[in-house]
Amino acid sequence: MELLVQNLSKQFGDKAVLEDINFSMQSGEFITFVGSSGCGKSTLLRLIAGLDHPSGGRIHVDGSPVEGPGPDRGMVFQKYSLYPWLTAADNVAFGMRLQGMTSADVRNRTAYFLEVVGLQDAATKLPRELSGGMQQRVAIARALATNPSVLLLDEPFGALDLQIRETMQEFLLQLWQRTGLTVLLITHDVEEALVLAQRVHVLAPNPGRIIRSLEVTLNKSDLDQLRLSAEFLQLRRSLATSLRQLEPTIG
Ligand SMILES: Nc1ncnc2c1ncn2[C@@H]1O[C@H](COP(=O)(O)OP(=O)(O)OP(=O)(O)O)[C@@H](O)[C@H]1O
Repeated sequence: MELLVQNLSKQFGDKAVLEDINFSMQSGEFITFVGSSGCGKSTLLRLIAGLDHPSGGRIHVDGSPVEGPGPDRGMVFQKYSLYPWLTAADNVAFGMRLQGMTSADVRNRTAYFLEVVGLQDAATKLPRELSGGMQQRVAIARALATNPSVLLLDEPFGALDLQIRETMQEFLLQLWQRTGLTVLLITHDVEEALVLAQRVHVLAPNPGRIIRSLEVTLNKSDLDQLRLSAEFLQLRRSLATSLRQLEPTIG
C-alpha cells in the first residue's frame, strides 16, 4: 500500500484551510500529524477518507485517485463513532455487512476483532454500557474488520481522561506492533504524537501546512520509561516550541 498526497490544498469559500500538503506513507508505517485546534487536521483526514474533495492537488492510494470513501481506508473519529442502538458486535459487523460478506464470515471476523481489541466479553453490550475507552476500542475493531489498507484516526482518544488516554495509546501501539497495521493519526497532543509515531508532521495554521517533519527512533518497549527519558523530553519540548511559535502573540 502507498498513500501519496501531493500539493494538496483546500479552500472553504475564500479561506485557505490547507496549502501545499505533501507526504507519502507505505504499508506498516505509523505517522501522526500534530497541530493546534483549527489548523486543518480533520479537514486533511476527511480529504484522505474521501468524505470531502480537495480544491487542488492529488491523493492517491496505490496509484488510484481517491474519489470518495472506500473500504481501503478505515476511519475512527473522536467520539460518537458507534451506532448507539447497536450492540458492540453489531457495530463491528456493520461495515462488513455493507460490504456483502457472508454471515459466517461476519460472525467469525466480529468475534476475532472483538478479541483483538480485548472486548470479547462485551459483544452484547450497547455503547452506553461501555466506558469511553472501550467504545473507542469497538470503533477500532469495526474499522479493522473491513480489512482497510490504512487506518485513519481523528483524535481517537481526545475525549478520554489522561490516564485512559495513556492506556489507549499503549493499546494502539501494541496493536500496531502485533498486526503490522498502517496508521495515520491526527492529534493536538505533542506527547501522543511522539509516543505513537515513527514520523511526525507538524501542521501550522492559516493556512494549514507542514512546517516540520521528523523521524522518531525512540525505544518504545516501555512507555512509562520513555515518557521520562531525556531524549523524549527534549523532543517533546522542541515540538511544543515549534507549535508555540505559531500562536498569535497577544498585546
Ligand atoms: N465545512 C466547512 N466549511 C467551512 N469551514 C470549515 C469547514 N470545515 C472546517 N472548516 C474550517 O477549517 C478550519 C480547519 O478546521 P479543522 O476541523 O480541519 O481543524 P482541526 O485542526 O481539525 O481543528 P480541531 O482540532 O479543533 O478539530 C477551521 O477554521 C474551520 O472553521
